Amino acid sequence: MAAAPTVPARLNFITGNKNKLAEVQAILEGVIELQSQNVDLVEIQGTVEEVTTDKCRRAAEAVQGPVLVEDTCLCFKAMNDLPGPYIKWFMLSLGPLKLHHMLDGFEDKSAQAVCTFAYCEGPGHEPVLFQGRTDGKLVASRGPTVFGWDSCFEYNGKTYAEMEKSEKNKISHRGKALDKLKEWLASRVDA
Ligand SMILES: O=c1nc[nH]c2c1ncn2[C@H]1C[C@H](O)[C@@H](COP(=O)(O)OP(=O)(O)OP(=O)(O)O)O1
Ligand SMILES: [Mg+2]
Repeated sequence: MAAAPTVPARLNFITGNKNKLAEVQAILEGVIELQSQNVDLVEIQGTVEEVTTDKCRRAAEAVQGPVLVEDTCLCFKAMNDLPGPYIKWFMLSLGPLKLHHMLDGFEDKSAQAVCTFAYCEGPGHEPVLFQGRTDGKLVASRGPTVFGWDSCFEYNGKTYAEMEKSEKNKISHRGKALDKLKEWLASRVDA
């Protein structure tokens, strides 16, 4: 069996998204120290796992060291999980106020938010993935339009944007993925 990856005392989270970074910082507070770099990474087409694994390899190459990356998807059941990893481009062109029109022709408004983190100890090393999923539905924007599609994703009667940050982090795709990362980090201590 290959040796388990080593983890530095400070994780280098590579992202260009300040809102993501703020959530990850809040959730990992007291668990592990975080630093962050904004590196512009090419994102390939493929499954969520392929996109995230490739992003992680590119990030490790770019900084020549250990990295944490994350890729977020929004999947519509009526569209067989599209746009998935390509949600960013739909968000950029439609914006939060028009995003819900993507499902205008469909009865089924079910959506799933998927967050996949990947950790890699450096160039040439295999990334390890941690994924979290939250089921909800796509709705017309409600709440502040500060972070991506937060105001269009409803879970248990509230959009993410209508929740307190701490409330979102408890049930979110990102919170669940980071629960798995935390578990893995804790298991590494005794390894
Ligand atoms: O919790 C979230 N609540 C609402 N919107 C969100 C969330 N998390 C990501 N988003 C948005 C940002 C981007 O439009 C797309 C994911 O694309 P994604 O490539 O993962 O993010 P990004 O390019 O902004 O940052 P990064 O530099 O880490 O790749 O969904
Ligand atoms: Mg991106």
